[in-house]
Amino acid sequence: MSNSPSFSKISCSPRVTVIGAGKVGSTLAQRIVEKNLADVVLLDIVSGMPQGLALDLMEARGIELHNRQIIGTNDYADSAESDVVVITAGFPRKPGMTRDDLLLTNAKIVVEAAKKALVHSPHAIYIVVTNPLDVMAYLVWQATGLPRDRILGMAGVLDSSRFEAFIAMELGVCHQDVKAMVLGSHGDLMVPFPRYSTVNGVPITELLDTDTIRRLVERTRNGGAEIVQLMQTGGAFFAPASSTCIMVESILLNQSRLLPAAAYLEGEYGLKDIFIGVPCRLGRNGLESIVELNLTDEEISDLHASAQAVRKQIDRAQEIFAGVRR
Ligand SMILES: NC(=O)C1=CN([C@@H]2O[C@H](COP(=O)(O)OP(=O)(O)OC[C@H]3O[C@@H](n4cnc5c(N)ncnc54)[C@H](O)[C@@H]3O)[C@@H](O)[C@H]2O)C=CC1
Ligand SMILES: O=C([O-])CC(=O)C(=O)O
Repeated sequence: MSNSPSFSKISCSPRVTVIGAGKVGSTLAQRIVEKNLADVVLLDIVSGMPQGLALDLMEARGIELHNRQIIGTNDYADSAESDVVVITAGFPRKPGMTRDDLLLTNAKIVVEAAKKALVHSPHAIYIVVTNPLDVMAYLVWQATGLPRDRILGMAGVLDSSRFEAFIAMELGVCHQDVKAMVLGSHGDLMVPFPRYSTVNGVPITELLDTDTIRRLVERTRNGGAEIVQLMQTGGAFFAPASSTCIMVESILLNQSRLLPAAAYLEGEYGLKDIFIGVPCRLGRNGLESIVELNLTDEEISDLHASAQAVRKQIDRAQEIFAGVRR
């Protein structure tokens, strides 16, 4: 059932399917249409819910002044010929849980969603958002058999944006002047890079002392948990939706932006057969290239420690879901 059976690919308007119409998914749908980027298919397993959200968004079009269509549906056929498919379906964590605690519940949901979407959108770029992020992206890559340039995980943009927010708050500077970079896993061992984090080109290592930087790095690593703890039910969704939206935008508009995203590595940074956050250029074909930075021994060692934690969870998933083979 969908709220608009007449919605079809009659125009050359790009189409984005968002699977999971919960907090992140529905906010992302809103961001995409209000930025006038694409028509959106909002898909969820719960009957009536995505249809209601889509109707609500359609009723705001006259005020928000965009012409994008939004349909809500429970049927993957409605997602046909999407240019980008974003997977946000699955459970968020509760206070006291790690993201890895979601592995068992979310793996099946995400793999099934990716396989079903692929039937109808064989040429789409797939962006995974569901946690634990790096492992979910790997399972989607494994289960779909898609080449690595068509599968990305969203986390680095969010983690970097959090680091930027904390730096701007600490220094009392305009947040637009702050650019930061966080790579590695979307977990407790993510790797914020102070050396590559600047205020209008000035590295923060020249503006803040070591202890303060360490405190901001720690707050960034706990950024998701801090919000989960405050909200008690569910986690962050505004910044995650904005972060996903700029990845979608860079792809649809072929902007070739250099954004930190989880990508499948084939030897970059000395890592193989793993999804982890690295600087990626994103354009119309998805992952255009991975930029390899000249890291110090300490930075490389932090990145490898982060990768090792993801590897452990991938191995755990392989044992549990032995049937999910590429
Ligand atoms: N990568 C990142 O940086 C971030 C990841 N997340 C993750 O994104 C996921 C979604 O978070 P929220 O939107 O806050 O959760 P939510 O609970 O608000 O929404 C999840 C939605 O998925 C739907 N769903 C469940 N099974 C489904 C299936 N088989 N097919 C289609 N839809 C299905 C649910 O009905 C629900 O509407 C969580 O795993 C969360 O941890 C959230 C924020 C940031
Ligand atoms: O912390 C969570 O569970 C959700 C998430 O990944 C984030 O906000 O970074």
